[in-house]
Amino acid sequence: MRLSFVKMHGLGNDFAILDGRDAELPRLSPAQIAALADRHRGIGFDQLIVLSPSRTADMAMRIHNADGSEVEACGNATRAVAVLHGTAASIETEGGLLQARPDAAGAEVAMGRAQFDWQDIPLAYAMDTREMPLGWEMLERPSAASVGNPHLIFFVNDVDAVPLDTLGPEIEHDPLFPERINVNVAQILSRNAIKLRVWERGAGLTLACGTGACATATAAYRQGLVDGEVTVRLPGGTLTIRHDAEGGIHMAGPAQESYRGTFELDHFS
Ligand SMILES: N[C@H](CCC[C@H](N)C(=O)O)C(=O)O
Repeated sequence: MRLSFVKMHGLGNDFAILDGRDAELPRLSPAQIAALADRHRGIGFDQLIVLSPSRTADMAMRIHNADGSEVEACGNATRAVAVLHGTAASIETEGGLLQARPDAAGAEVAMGRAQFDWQDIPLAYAMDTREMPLGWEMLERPSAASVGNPHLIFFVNDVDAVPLDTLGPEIEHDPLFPERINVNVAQILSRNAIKLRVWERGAGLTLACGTGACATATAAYRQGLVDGEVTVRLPGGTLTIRHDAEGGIHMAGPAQESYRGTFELDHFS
């Protein structure tokens, strides 16, 4: 079966989007998704996004990491879908109902409120997620937050000095995290600016992570380290994260189409 896709990215965090809103798509297996994610033998992407009709929103969005795992949220992809859709849209995800709106620079997404309770991250046992009594070599005393998906946030003096390519997978797969976790290392530059690098669950080092930027900004705001609106500087570019009076998180930043293509599904197993 030949399928069409739209290749998009948000600050270099890249996606293949299958649009099943008008025509039902076959269900792809984790192995097929991982094969399609291969940057030499497949399309190559950090996440696969599958759109479908929704009874409760303008559309439903399912998110699959490059390793084939299905997850609850993807901030950069949500902006890309808003740009693709072309007008404001409500989007049903496993992580909750999102409101997205394209704008001149890309899109803005209302991500809802973060959750901080240990069971909502989730963690394997009870712990205060504000400053956790944990350490992995130079990384210690992280915060944890869920913005639909789980994030661990370390505040450090120099993000570029952290060997995230080795510590990231070690932390991601720690038994403390029953559903694994995204690993963020953040440097507070000022009350309105954060520098961030992310090891993504199921995808590895990415050029940007929208939910990581949201989780990091809200963890820093919760600790009084930054004001309610911050710019988050990722390797791929900058996002603006704003908290509203109810604690809702709003993320704004670019998203754009790279190209469109097709592939023969039977070639991927
Ligand atoms: N790796 C994430 C999903 C993609 C998140 C990221 N690409 C974003 O923009 O939020 C997870 O397993 O929860």
